Amino acid sequence: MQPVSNDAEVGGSGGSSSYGRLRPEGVDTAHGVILYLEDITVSFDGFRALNALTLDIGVGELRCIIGPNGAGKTTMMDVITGKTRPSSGTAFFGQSIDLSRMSETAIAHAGIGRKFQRPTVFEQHTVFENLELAMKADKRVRRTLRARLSGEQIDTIGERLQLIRLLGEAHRPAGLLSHGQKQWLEIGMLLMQEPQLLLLDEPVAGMTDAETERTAELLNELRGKHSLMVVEHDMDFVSAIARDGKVTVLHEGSVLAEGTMDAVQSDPRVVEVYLGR
Ligand SMILES: Nc1ncnc2c1ncn2[C@@H]1O[C@H](COP(=O)(O)OP(=O)(O)OP(=O)(O)O)[C@@H](O)[C@H]1O
Repeated sequence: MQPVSNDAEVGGSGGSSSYGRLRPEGVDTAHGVILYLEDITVSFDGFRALNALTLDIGVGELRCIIGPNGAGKTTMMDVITGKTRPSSGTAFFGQSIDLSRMSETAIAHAGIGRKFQRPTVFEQHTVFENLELAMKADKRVRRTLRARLSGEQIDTIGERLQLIRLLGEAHRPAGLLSHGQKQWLEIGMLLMQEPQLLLLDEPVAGMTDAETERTAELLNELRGKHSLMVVEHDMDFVSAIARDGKVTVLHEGSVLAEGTMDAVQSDPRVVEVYLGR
C-alpha cells in the first residue's frame, strides 16, 4: 500500500443525480481499493481489541465480516469512522485520505456512512420527511431545511423510497413502522448522502424472516453502487448477500480467515472458534 498524502476535507459531487454510480471525486481509488487497514492495533488498558489487523475492501464490493463476540468487529468500525484512534497502524480511505487524522464528522463528509444496530429515525416525521431531512442535511449541498424541494429532488426521494421498499408508507409517521422498516428507512437516509463506503452493523438483528429476506435483496441491489461492509451473525443472511464475494472472519482482533462463504464455512479454524459453537 502506498498512501501519498493526507486530505481531510473532501468535496463531493454536490448533487443527487449521480446515484447509481460510484462517486469518484475526492477519493483516489485508482487501484480499485476503497479502504485499506494495515497493522491496526487498538489497546484498552493493555488488552488488544484489534491486533495488527490488516484488511482491504475493493470499490463496489460487498464485504461481510463475521466472527465471535468480542472479535473486534465493532472496534474496527469505530477505527474506520474515527470514533476510536488506533495505537498503531494505518487506515486509508482510497489511496490518499488518512482516516487517522480526521474527525468523525470529516470522515462522514468524506463519504463513509455508518448504520448502528438500533434504528435512529425521526419518529414524529413521515418516512418521506425523514428522507427529505437526510437530503437537506447533506453538507455537500447548501440548502436550508425550509427550502422547497425541486422536482428532481422529489424524484430522487421517490427512487430511494422504492429501493427501501417504503413507497407505500411514504406518508406514515416513521414511529409507526415495524422494526425492519425503520432499519430500511435509516439505510435510505444514509443513502441520501451517497456514501462511497457504507458500514452496517448487524442490519437484520431483530428482523422477521421476511424482513431479513428483503434486506438481503436490498443490499444485493446496492452491490456495485456503493462499497459495503456488513457485520452480521445471521449466517443464512450472510450467505444470501456474500454470494461469491469475500467473507472475512475476525478472531481476537485479527483476520482468521478470508474467502468465499463456502471456503470459510469449511475452514476448521473458523468452525472451531465460531461456527461450531
Ligand atoms: N471501550 C472499551 N474499553 C475496554 N474494552 C473494550 C472497549 N471496547 C471494546 N472492548 C473490548 O474489546 C473486545 C472487542 O470488542 P468489539 O465490541 O469490537 O467486538 P465485536 O466483535 O464487535 O463483538 P460482538 O459480536 O459481541 O458485537 C471485547 O473484548 C470488548 O470487551
